[in-house]
Amino acid sequence: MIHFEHVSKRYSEGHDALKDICFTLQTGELAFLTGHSGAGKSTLLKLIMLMEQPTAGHIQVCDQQLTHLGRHEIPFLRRSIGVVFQNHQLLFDRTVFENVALPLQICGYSPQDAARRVRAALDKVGLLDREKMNPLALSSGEQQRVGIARAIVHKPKVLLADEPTGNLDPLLSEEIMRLFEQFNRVGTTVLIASHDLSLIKRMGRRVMTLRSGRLIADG
Ligand SMILES: Nc1ncnc2c1ncn2[C@@H]1O[C@H](COP(=O)(O)OP(=O)(O)OP(=O)(O)O)[C@@H](O)[C@H]1O
Repeated sequence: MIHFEHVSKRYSEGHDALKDICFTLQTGELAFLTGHSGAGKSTLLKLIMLMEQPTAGHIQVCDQQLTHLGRHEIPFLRRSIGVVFQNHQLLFDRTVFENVALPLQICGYSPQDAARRVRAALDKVGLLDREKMNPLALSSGEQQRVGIARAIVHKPKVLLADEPTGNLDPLLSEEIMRLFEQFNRVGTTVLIASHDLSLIKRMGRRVMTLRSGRLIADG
């Protein structure tokens, strides 16, 4: 599903954020990416979602070589990926429903189809009764669940999360992780960047560790 072959990333300022990274994440796997601040976790996720380009090496996502993608193919690949951010990036001038519906509007779903999918996504994260509310009126754990509903509303094959529990207490963090497990159980491939080592340990899954841009452990 995700394959990195000798991938390096040097930012234009000359900083090597990733050095010679090799790994394969199989379809249906759930894995964690960890490492110190600045180790390269966000950069690795950005390469997968095509927000950055590698300086060297090859990346394959959903059977597509990213370096060979034509410009018109990029939106199609992005549709097979859902992304959850630490600060959820919700729009506070819209309701919960409208926030979750955004990716579907961009993809051109009909309003009826979109509404059905939004409610299914909100149901999965336990927020069906909050659809008319402004996200500002929700707790931070609930806001993160809205962010997750928005990330999975188009049923992506791959779900990426960048520090999804960074602002949450241990109990809420565990709840969010259980949600990721739930999506993984129905076949979604999940990669979560986190520096919460105790939480990662409790999950008992594959852990990839970055140090100064190098993958120093994987297992
Ligand atoms: N757009 C950019 N331009 C230049 N350097 C960058 C850019 N983005 C990240 N970097 C640098 O690349 C390195 C890796 O950063 P990255 O954000 O991937 O690390 P991280 O492990 O996600 O860190 P954190 O846990 O603090 O978010 C850092 O030294 C960072 O300063």
